[in-house]
Amino acid sequence: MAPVRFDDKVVIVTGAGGGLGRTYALAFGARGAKVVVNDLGGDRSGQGSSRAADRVAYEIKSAGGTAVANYDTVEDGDKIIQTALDNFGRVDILVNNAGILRDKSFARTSDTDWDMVHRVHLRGSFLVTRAAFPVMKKQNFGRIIMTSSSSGIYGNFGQSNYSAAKLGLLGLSNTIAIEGQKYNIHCNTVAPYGGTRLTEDVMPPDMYKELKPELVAPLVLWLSHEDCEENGSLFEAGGGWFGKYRWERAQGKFCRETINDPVTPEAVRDNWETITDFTDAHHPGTNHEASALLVMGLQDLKAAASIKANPTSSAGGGTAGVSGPMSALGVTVGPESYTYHPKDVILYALGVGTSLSDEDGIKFLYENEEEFCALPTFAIVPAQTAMMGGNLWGSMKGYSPNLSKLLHGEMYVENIKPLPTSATLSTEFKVVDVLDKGSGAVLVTDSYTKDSSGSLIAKCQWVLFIVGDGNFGGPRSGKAAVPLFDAPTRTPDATEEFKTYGDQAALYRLSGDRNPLHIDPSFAAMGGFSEPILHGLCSYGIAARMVLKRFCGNDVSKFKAIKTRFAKPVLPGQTLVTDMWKEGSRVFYTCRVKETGKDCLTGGYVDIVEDGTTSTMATSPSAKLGSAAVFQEMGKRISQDPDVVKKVNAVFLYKIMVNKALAGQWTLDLKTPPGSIYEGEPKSGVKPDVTLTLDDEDMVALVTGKLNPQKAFMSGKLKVSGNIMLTQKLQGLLSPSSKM
Ligand SMILES: CCCCCCC[C@@H](O)CC(=O)SCCNC(=O)CCNC(=O)[C@H](O)C(C)(C)COP(=O)(O)OP(=O)(O)OC[C@H]1O[C@@H](n2cnc3c(N)ncnc32)[C@H](O)[C@@H]1OP(=O)(O)O
Repeated sequence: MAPVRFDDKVVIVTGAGGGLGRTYALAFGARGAKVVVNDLGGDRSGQGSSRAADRVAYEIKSAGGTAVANYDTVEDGDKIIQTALDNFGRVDILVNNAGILRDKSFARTSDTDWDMVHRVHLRGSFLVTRAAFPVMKKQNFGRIIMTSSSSGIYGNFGQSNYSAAKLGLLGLSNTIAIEGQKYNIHCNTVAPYGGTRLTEDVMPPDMYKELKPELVAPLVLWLSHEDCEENGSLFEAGGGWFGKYRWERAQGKFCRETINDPVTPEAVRDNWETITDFTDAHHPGTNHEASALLVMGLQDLKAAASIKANPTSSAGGGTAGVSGPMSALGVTVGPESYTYHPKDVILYALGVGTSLSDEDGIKFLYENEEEFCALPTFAIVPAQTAMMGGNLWGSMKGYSPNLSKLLHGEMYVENIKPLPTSATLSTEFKVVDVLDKGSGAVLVTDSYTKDSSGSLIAKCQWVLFIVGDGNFGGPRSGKAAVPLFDAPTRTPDATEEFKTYGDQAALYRLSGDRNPLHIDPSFAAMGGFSEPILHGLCSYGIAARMVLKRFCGNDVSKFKAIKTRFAKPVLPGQTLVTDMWKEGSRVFYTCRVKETGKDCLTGGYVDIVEDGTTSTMATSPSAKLGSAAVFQEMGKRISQDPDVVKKVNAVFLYKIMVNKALAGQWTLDLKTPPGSIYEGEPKSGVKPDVTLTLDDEDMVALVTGKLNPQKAFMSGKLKVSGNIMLTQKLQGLLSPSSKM
């Protein structure tokens, strides 16, 4: 590794006439820096004057280095910076080291003692740094060191003024670090134990000898180097030992049960043990991290208030008496309504990368265009926005997922009716399965979005993966999730590339998913990500656009349903490559990140409506059922095999197969298409839905003619429930006495 050098760098060290400052200046000078040696020349209480800075500058020059002395007070920070600019043309590194002592016991500390110490340490560091900051900003480089003290961190008898100023410097440094980050200006704080004139009579003599300033300087030099990424940190240093600090915060406790309850001193007293217990303590690194945990807790209190106010409400649902992920099973939310306008439709299209330069791009981006319409995947927006308003998480009584660890696992969208470009739609959510994947908990959540007349517009399924919440003893697999299918192994029929841009997530989030995981670096860090990641649904929408373009001619009415698994996170700015294979009315696709070569969307497919045909929907979840080809074969048998048609009404069987299956329940929509077994419109007030329950394998047997539907019905394998009149009619069709 190359030695740590500062060639061509300009360093200012304040208070460099002696002690630590002098050591820093000499060390920088010896390693190639041009040094401004600042010192007022006073004694340790700030009195008198000497030519100490000249002597240090001379020492540096004698050793072959470059230095200039400066005698301005740190309160004239701009003059010190000007000295650097006049002599060397820039300022790269600033070490705020100047300090004085005015020790007195607290009761005897005078205004002057207080003010003098603050003026030199805190105000002085502020003034020199403020003058340096714009110069560093322009250079897009800067390293700043603040000098704190163990007296500030822990307190020290007789040093109330000094302690306060020294810890004030840490706060100053923390904020400069945040504001400077984007300009590559780093600010760190060092609390040195140095055997200097400031400490010589407050330390035992044998220790004083060991705490040589030279043994602190290496840390200051490394923190000042361009290769050092550290920013906003505090270190103690002494005798060649260096250690970083962090904040530790107890898990703590809310001393109220709901957001509406008062908090009393008695509650604080009674919970003192928990409030002060450091078991499983947090170590928040930023204000965001600290407040994010608080906000999550407050959301829980809010949810607790609504459950308390309305204990019989269906919201919350859940498995009674169970805690952890399993308690989410059965939780329902909604209906929650969401009103949107053409602006929202356009914003979503922009969020998933639609451009006016795309073929037909204008019809998704301009409300006055004759064919203006919503992208098919826009169906997720009303659902998700309503869900977030409906507070799914808050409705779970015994489980509170950490949102920074919640990843979108899989997604299914089925468009039942064309999506309006403006509407008020309402959505209901239900957690239909909870799985224990070891490395995480999986919540399978269905949503149903309806228009104001109650007509179903879209069905979605959201599979959520909560990293780290596994091993709770739940089942590993279930039947509720819409299945994934492997893409064919042959060469893709089409491939499309799309480069996301750095602000893709910032734009996409305006369509409803404001999860800070996608924009806030500190929140992303809590989830274990080095930077905010792109919304899974953004990559999904981009891939869907590719299929829409290549296989539907950008005609949204041909795009029926879409499923995928989010296999790897994507970072804004990465390029998505979508490979597509068409087999029958299904387009299989996978998506990979070009820069890493890793698949990010897997097992995906889009069911399309081909000219003159009805679409096929995703069918039952079961790997045992094999590939999509099996389902296509089943479709053919239904339409071609007269025996099957004879055994049971063709539409009945066809609808069993094509309607989406969830949790082994097959919904038969008797309204469409015309010519179904239910002839004519349902009577007013009569629900048109009937539910058929059938095992996956029996379903295949039934559809392929191996299982007699009447026998299946009589033996109880096939169950019919729902609207009484329609159920009876179906039962009639299935009973042995019926004429088919
Ligand atoms: C209701 C509306 C709410 C909307 C909320 C929206 C929240 C959004 O803001 C959040 C986002 O958009 S996050 C961005 C998109 N998602 C991602 O980037 C996740 C990418 N996937 C991963 O990192 C891993 O697959 C990972 C981490 C998920 C799993 O990786 P591993 O732990 O290594 O798992 P692995 O060993 O591969 O497999 C273990 C078992 O888990 C199953 N599995 C894997 N990936 C899955 C996934 N993505 N979804 C569901 N299940 C998944 C595996 O099949 C395996 O189970 P089994 O052994 O039973 O087969």
